[in-house]
Amino acid sequence: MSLPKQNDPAEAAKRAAAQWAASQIEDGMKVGLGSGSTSALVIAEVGRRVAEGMKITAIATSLRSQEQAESLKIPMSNFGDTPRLDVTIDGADEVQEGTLHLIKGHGGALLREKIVAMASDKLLIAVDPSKLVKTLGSVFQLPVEIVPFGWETTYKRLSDLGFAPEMRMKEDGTPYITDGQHYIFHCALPSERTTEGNAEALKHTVGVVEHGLFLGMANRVVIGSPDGIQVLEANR
Ligand SMILES: O=C(CO)[C@H](O)[C@H](O)COP(=O)(O)O
Repeated sequence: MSLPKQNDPAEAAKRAAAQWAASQIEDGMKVGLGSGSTSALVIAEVGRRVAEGMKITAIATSLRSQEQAESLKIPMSNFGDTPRLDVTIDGADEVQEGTLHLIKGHGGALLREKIVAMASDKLLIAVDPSKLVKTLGSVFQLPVEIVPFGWETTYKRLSDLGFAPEMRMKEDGTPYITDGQHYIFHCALPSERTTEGNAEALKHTVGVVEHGLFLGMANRVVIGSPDGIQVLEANR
């Protein structure tokens, strides 16, 4: 993951959010490390604090984040040795104002991100202001992770349910493969169902491994800007 440029306002916003999020980690904590460019900034800051003597144990949400954390000598664990985490810090593609429901997964890591978030006492999301939306799906399509075997039949079922799936492709024209060796479909969110209804319909579709709707999971969202940060707290 290349780290953002220093003098770009959007990147300054990510950096401010990432710095504050990383500052919430305390000595002795067990920490989930997210994926994407904002999380890469968080991991860099966590690495700096570990080099200064902070003692933590971490689990990463992607192979890329794992590699970055290892390169910074952040002590890494697994769910056999560390079944619960105090906090996970991650990015998001969309954050719904008010509910703090999320769309995640445009970095291709939604499955591990959800597994790590579910094993965490708190989920802290770090974003720049462009990620705030009134309606989920208004900027980004929803990533949905799919078993490659029989994907054509899963595609048909999701089409029939109104999700208008599109296979995520790599630049070389072959399907994108996740860390878990699955495909990703980018899906629309049909407005005839509620967000919760769409999440349920996806979960009950055979061949779907997981979807990128993170509903009721974020405890706090920190929004960075070049001038500072704003923290939104969930009512739960
Ligand atoms: O969900 C994710 C990866 O699967 C990322 O957190 C999300 O895509 C945000 O990335 P970025 O911080 O680069 O905007």
